[in-house]
Amino acid sequence: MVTFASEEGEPDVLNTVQVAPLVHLNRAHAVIYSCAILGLLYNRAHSLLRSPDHLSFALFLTITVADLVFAFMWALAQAFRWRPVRRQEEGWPGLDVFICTADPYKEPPMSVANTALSAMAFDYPTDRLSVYISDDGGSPLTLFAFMEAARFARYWLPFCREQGRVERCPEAYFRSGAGSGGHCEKIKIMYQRMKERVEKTVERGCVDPGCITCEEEREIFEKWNSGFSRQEHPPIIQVLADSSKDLDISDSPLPNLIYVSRGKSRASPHHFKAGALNALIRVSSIMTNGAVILTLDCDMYSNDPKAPQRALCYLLDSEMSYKLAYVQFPQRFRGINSHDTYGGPYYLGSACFFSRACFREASSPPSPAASLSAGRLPGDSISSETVIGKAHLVTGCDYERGTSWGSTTGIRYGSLSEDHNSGYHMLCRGWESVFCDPEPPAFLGDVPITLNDVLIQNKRWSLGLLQVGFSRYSPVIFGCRWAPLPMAMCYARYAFWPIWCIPVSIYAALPQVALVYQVPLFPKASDAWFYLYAYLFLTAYAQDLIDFLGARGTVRSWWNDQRMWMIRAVTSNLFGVFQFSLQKMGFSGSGFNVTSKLMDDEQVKRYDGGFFDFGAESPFFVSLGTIAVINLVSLAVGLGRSLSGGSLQDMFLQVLLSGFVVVNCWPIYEASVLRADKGRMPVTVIRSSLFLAGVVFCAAYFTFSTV
Ligand SMILES: O=c1ccn([C@@H]2O[C@H](COP(=O)(O)OP(=O)(O)O[C@H]3O[C@H](CO)[C@@H](O)[C@H](O)[C@H]3O)[C@@H](O)[C@H]2O)c(=O)[nH]1
Ligand SMILES: [Mn+2]
Repeated sequence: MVTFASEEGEPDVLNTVQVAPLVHLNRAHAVIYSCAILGLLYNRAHSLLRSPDHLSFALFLTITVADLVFAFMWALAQAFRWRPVRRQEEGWPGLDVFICTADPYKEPPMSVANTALSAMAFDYPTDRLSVYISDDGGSPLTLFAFMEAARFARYWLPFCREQGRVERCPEAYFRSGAGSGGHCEKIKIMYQRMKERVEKTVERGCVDPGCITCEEEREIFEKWNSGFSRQEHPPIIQVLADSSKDLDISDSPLPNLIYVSRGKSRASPHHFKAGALNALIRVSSIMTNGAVILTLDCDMYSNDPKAPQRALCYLLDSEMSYKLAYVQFPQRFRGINSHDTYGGPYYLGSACFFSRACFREASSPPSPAASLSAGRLPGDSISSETVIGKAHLVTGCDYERGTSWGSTTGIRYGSLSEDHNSGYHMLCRGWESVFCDPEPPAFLGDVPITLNDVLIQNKRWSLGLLQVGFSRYSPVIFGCRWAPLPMAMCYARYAFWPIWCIPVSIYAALPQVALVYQVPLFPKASDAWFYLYAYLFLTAYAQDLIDFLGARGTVRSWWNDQRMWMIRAVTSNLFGVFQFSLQKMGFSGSGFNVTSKLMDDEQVKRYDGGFFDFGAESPFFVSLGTIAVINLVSLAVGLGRSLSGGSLQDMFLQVLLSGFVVVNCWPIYEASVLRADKGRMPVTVIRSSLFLAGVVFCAAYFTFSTV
């Protein structure tokens, strides 16, 4: 039998056994009835013994035999009545889908609604499926988009079932040009009208009273009164579709759709996405308590309606389900340009199916479960006042104060890379996980398409990972002790990933500057040691290339990837390490900068053309520009001096290194000098880079001239 542990600590079985309600009456009746039978037999025996003649004895004997057989059969029948049960197969564990959004202007509500619609259209029994949306932006615009989505879902879900296509995200469906015919046209027009209404509303910045269809909706929007701000507001929870009563146009129940904007206050930390997920874990445990939880970022959508079934293949496997915390699908991205200019991210944190059990307090696979909170009572609907009341309670801004949420319960706090951190801690407690990578991809997401956005995202990861690496639970100490060693090493490699910046930054400037002053830092070309250096460099690069090609990459995308590795090292990683140090010294805080999901047409064109987008006055670019200038100058001056002074042999590796960096920096020179589009390097950035490079050469002059 397959079981899931539920909130009350009892297994939430996939089949239920119910003892018939009349069982006690049956049993009482059996006792009385058997007494009556005994009485009857006594009476018969009495009659037999006192029968006056043979005939009546024979008659009584016969009837007594009949009665005995009756009694015997009756007695046997009691086995059927003693504990009659009614069994029912649940078949499907409840699935609660969590979608996070945080800002209606960086994360367009229409695309968040698309994510939700694609999940509502999973091939999954709709009465076992619930979609929760966490709105950290606390925005009526997002709620409005979801009200529209709930209405559209009534048409969309039957349409998807009928068409049987894998694209269930309306935007992706219509973009792919799929479907034809009058019915399809009608749905498409309906979708476009909804999109227009939502986008107009976002543009206007407030919900037009004309778009509100009933008194109930008006009341909801009144919650956004003058005292309401994004940082300071009470929780808002709204059931937009209730599968126990809302039907689609083909009379099938809709999945539950629930909007949650947790309470916020400047006085209590809200822990960003990790806090949002924990609030959803609590609300859902009260409302639907699904044994399986899927977390999705708002910039991802389902590309395979059978993804939940794939996950269940693992989560329901009796061999592993008791120790399995989650099944992670890869984050695959649509719209990555053909050469993957920015080295598409590898990171997880979305598209992950969890077993609810792993979020329980200090949970580990063999430990008896402590309870999270009481679930909903059987007859209560999710929109009932008691349920909504409880849900408000657990999403209040102070609810977590003094509890274990974020430390031993739920998603872990303390790192901006909450996914890396939480997965790592589950592993240390003995949970296991599975990576599921079907083809075609089960989920598709968006990537940032400007270099600055990529680097901002990277810097956040750098900070978040260092917060894990240098915590008292560091994978190199705590992890090596509590997790399998190879796993601890993998997590450590990620946790310390930002310190690439140390060697790369040194190699990006020091040998070059030394070249200018003709100070050799490597063995000369005729030296035997030279071959050791060449071997180390070449094989490291070759291995990387082979790994890359093995993972479906091309030579060109590998080249871009190694370039991005250098770029990240001297920008986002470096700035991340710097900010982390300031933080440790108490000079700086950290926040979760939501990655922008807006796509300006021109930016898309530049990105698709494979051009770097430098169109922002970003400090990252100053750092890059400085390196680019240093290398170009060093190569020119250094090579000249080496040739004229006859020291090329001595300086060979340094010349080669500057040359290699210069080749990698080509897009930077191009963007600074040759380009005229909006993605060119801003003049202020060029000026600052030249100035900083000048400072470096001055410092070098004073250092090397004393050598
Ligand atoms: O205060 C916040 C901040 C963010 N989010 C949500 O978190 C998700 C991820 O944010 P995004 O800006 O898209 O970050 P990415 O850099 O794209 O996210 C990657 O990195 C994060 C960790 O840094 C992981 O959580 C993500 O799953 C992973 O895709 C989005 O749905 C946001 O709406 C919140 O709910 N509340
Ligand atoms: Mn994202």
